[in-house]
Amino acid sequence: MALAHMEFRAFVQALKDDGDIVEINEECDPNLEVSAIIRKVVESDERAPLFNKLKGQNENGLWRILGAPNSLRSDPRHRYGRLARHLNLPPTSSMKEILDKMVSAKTTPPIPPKIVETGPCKEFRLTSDQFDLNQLPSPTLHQADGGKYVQTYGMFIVRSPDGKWTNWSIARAMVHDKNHLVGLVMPPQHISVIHRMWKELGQDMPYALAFGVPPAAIMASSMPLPDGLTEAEYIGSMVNSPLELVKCETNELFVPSTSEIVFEGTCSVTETAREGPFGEMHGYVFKGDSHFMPVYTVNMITHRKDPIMPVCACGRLTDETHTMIGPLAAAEIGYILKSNGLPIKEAFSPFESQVTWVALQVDTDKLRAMKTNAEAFCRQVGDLIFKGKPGSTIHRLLLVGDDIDVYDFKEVIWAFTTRCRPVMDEYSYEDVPGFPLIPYMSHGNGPTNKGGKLVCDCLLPVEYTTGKNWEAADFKESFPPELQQKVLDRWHSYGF
Ligand SMILES: Cc1cc2c3c(c1C)C(C)(C)C[C@H]1C[C@@H](c4ccccc4)[C@]4(C(=O)NC(=O)N=C4N2C[C@H](O)[C@H](O)[C@H](O)COP(=O)(O)O)N31
Ligand SMILES: [K+]
Repeated sequence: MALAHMEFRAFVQALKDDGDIVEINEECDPNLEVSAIIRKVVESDERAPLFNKLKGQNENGLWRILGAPNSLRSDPRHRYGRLARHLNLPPTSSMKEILDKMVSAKTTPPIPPKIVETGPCKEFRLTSDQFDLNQLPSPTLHQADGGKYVQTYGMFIVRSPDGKWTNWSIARAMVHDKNHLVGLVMPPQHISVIHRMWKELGQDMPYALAFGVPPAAIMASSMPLPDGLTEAEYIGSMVNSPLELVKCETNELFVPSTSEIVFEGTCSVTETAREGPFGEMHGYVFKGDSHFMPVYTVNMITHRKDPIMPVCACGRLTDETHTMIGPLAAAEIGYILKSNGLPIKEAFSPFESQVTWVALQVDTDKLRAMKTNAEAFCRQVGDLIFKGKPGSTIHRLLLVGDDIDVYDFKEVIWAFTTRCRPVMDEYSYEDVPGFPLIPYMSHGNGPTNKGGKLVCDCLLPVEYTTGKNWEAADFKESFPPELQQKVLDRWHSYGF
């Protein structure tokens, strides 16, 4: 068996070996029952549910469902264990170690994928007259959703018309009819950029949608890597071995050979249909809130025996849209700031901000050496991030000092509420792209996709000039180290 980060089925086995899976063998209904269970799981950081028996499964087991594939574990020592298993890291890894791994391939040469003749994803082939997406166990995830969101954790594979750029990404899609999907294709996402290239050519965009891909691949699919970068070779470099890809049956694209399920087809550049509403990553379903989006034709399904469909039942904390979208954008944002010479040490998107904030830990020694001021520094950071794609989902950038651990929200919110004077220490951005999925944008008072962003300066003025001139009134900073040690050593003999 391959390693967990390189083959989805090995990943599921690794979760089983970790005791991180609950196998449900009694028949469950993909219409809401499956999602209700997943929702309860992700709202309590429970073990991931593997639904082995679903209403609508066909004679070759198409398909089972793994819920909560990349959500949190309740044991704080393994909090990010499922994310770590996606990257062949120890389950005790910190979020910093996980995100550092995701940016590690920026400084190593790409490793192109290896093309193989065939693979497990080719065990069964269904032509369009042999399947009905409404009969198969396509899940309804929220009762107010506009359709069955069969695609929430699969990987779209699309390629520029000149063949130079193959983009891998996650984008949602729901069943439109027996052989069609309709999916969210929105700027500035790369799937939308490439879709527009085909639209300008007047040709429908070939696509593949691979479910149950190598976990390392789905992580990169959820990361806003630079325009023009082909995820397959970035991932190869990240895991230091070529990914194995096999050619689609009905188009020139390539999919990971061990994918559980593959949909192949073309995405129309002219035909649209109502898409949504959908219980989205910020935790809301707005009844009847649908928009016209491109129609995907599913020409063929290929799959493994008894294949597993990963499903993200997204919404309120904490699911894959929080453990992946925000943190991976933060990793890219941190990398951009550092590579532009700014004194940023760490970047993270707190779950408690519903991943709409990124907290940036500033190296204040280097900041002081810049002899800059708050306004200039905040504008430098905001201009670099809010005018670019990786920052598109983020509406607040918080600058915090060296003493704040950005991976700990208690630290971040303490700095924000005590060091950032509302309005005066906040620098607004109204003339930049906004994120239309956030409710105060889509259903708020202002323009839905422009503005509403802030850089919040949570550094006190002294941190720009002479440095921290306070002690935190807490155990760690307000007592001599030897006294702290004495108290810790005697804690139990005191009687605690
Ligand atoms: C992990 C994950 C990422 C998601 C999504 C989801 C999950 C689980 C679901 C559950 C399906 C919910 C919606 C949420 C929704 C969404 C839409 C826009 C921005 C953020 C989220 C969207 C989506 O539907 N459309 C879209 O364009 N991008 C999404 N991302 C973010 C992208 O995968 C991410 O941005 C990547 O970087 C894309 O690659 P690219 O940079 O273009 O090469 N989905
Ligand atoms: K991507």
